[in-house]
Amino acid sequence: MDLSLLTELQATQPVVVNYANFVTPNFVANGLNALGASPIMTQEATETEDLLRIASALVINLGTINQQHEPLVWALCQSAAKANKPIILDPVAAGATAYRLMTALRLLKEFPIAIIRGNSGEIAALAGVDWQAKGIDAGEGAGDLANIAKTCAQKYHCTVVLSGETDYIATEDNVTLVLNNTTLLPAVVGSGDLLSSIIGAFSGITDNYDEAAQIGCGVLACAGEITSENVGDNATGTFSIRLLDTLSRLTPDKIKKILKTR
Ligand SMILES: Nc1ncnc2c1ncn2[C@@H]1O[C@H](COP(=O)(O)OP(=O)(O)OP(=O)(O)O)[C@@H](O)[C@H]1O
Ligand SMILES: Cc1ncsc1CCO
Ligand SMILES: [Mg+2]
Repeated sequence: MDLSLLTELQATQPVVVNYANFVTPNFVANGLNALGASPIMTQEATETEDLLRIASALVINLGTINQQHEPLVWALCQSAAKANKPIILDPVAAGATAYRLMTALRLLKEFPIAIIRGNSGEIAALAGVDWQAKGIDAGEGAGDLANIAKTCAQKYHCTVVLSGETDYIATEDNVTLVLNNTTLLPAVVGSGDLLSSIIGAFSGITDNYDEAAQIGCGVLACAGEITSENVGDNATGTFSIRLLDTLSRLTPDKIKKILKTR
């Protein structure tokens, strides 16, 4: 994992354009800001060219997409493709409804998506693997998670992050594992949304999307571990605020001390 990317991100403060869901935009914007990136959320289709000119990356989160917003999302992706900026797709609950799955599949077909980031239920749905998804949560299923992530990467020719207790970062021929974790992370609604946007921020400063996805997972998992040591059991609310403090004080050295990868 290339930890120098964190120093570079803090120095360059890449602009990350987010089509966010309406549940967690504040948490995502504060998380990106604490890390050192420069977030901007949008819902206006006529400004996408202007935004993608100054942006380093685009993150599309399908958490609360609807048909009325489709022209906006399509305009954002067109502008990103035209400006040669990476697009990160978070297919929230793609395993739960036909509309979400179809929307994710259409975007993957029409645009050069650089990285997909989802939980096991979402990535299994895109990979075409049988899985019992449960709303926005991962749900349950059999199957080797590394294989599911790799199958998805091969199917859509992009980098895939399957997050969970272990994060799997897959390219078409390689899978890296980030083993750091804390159960407080999945207890906070929006930690997955933040992970997708953090990965987006790193993809804006390197063309190596595998590396961008790896450091994105390493950053959030390690920041989660560091934060959890300073809060009590089940202190989900305190944790979500303190996580911002940790992100704003994070250094490559702090990550290096605790990072576990395979
Ligand atoms: N069981 C777990 N134990 C430890 N960490 C986990 C666990 N599940 C997820 N995580 C971590 O939580 C973060 C969010 O991942 P998760 O897979 O929960 O995303 P998500 O389901 O899309 O979340 P959300 O939709 O609530 O934003 C990641 O950093 C991941 O590593
Ligand atoms: C709870 C919820 N519903 C749609 S998006 C979202 C936030 C997690 O992605
Ligand atoms: Mg999610």
